Amino acid sequence: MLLKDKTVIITGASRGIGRAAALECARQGADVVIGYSGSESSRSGVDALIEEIQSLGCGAVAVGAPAGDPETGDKLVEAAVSYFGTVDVFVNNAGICPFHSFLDMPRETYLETVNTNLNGAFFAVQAAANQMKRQGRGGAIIAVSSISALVGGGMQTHYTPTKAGLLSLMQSCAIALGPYGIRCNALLPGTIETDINKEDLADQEKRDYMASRTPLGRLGRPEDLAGPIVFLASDMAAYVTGASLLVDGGMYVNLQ
Ligand SMILES: NC(=O)C1=CN([C@@H]2O[C@H](COP(=O)(O)OP(=O)(O)OC[C@H]3O[C@@H](n4cnc5c(N)ncnc54)[C@H](OP(=O)(O)O)[C@@H]3O)[C@@H](O)[C@H]2O)C=CC1
Ligand SMILES: C[C@H](O)[C@@H]1OC(=O)[C@H](O)[C@@H]1O
Repeated sequence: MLLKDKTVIITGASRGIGRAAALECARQGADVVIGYSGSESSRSGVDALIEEIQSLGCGAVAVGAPAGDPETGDKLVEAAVSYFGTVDVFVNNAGICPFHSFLDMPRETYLETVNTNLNGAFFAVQAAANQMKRQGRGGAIIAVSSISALVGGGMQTHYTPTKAGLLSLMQSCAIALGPYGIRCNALLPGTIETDINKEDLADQEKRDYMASRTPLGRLGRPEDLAGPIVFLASDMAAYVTGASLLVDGGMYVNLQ
């Protein structure tokens, strides 16, 4: 039980990587605050996740609020403190990637992507860190960045800068928050099959190409990220801060 009696907040936990991480955190003994957009279509999945976490003997509560709203981090922290008493781990995972070409990128698409993926993350990390500082016993912050922080994507010119921004945010926060014992790390997934890329990977040729670039021979699954997130959240990583952990089946290093 690597996270026994800890409280973990995970944004974007209704589906995909966040959901798998929430379940693994509960298996490891944590109470979980589930962040999601608040959309009605996600609510039944959130309710099912709460039940699953409770059946593991842990607490779960959901907060539906837009990731890009600067107040959302405060709401997540308030829920954690009022239901479970503390915030020990904050995982910033919520994100969108509406694939689009660069030259005709609608301004709204760019602005919504940066607001959801990066601006909201800044304020949420700040809210979680202030709570951890008040508690006085450190904590762990993890930003779900991407392999796309390190390499480009022609249909992702609005998205990759947000992922590089999250990586940079964790590096700077590691310095700013180290004196309080708060560790800050970035997780860099490769291509993981979730709703975010369902349409993109529906193109069989693209899908085969992405899999063929991966030395481990397959695309990632949400569960592939859960263990690395728990590791970074846990005391097993007590001396790990300012780090970035690629979890991509080897895709990044595969030049030839
Ligand atoms: N899948 C991949 O290949 C990779 C993903 N990543 C990153 O991992 C993270 C999770 O992605 P993934 O699991 O694949 O995606 P999914 O689309 O499966 O899940 C996205 C999650 O983010 C939440 N979310 C989306 N928009 C908002 C919003 N405006 N406000 C609050 N919550 C929101 C969704 O909540 P709701 O259900 O309410 O919409 C959902 O819980 C993202 O940051 C993504 O960039 C990084 C590298 C690769
Ligand atoms: C959504 C994409 O398939 C996914 O997002 C990322 O961050 C990865 O780089 C993949 O391109």
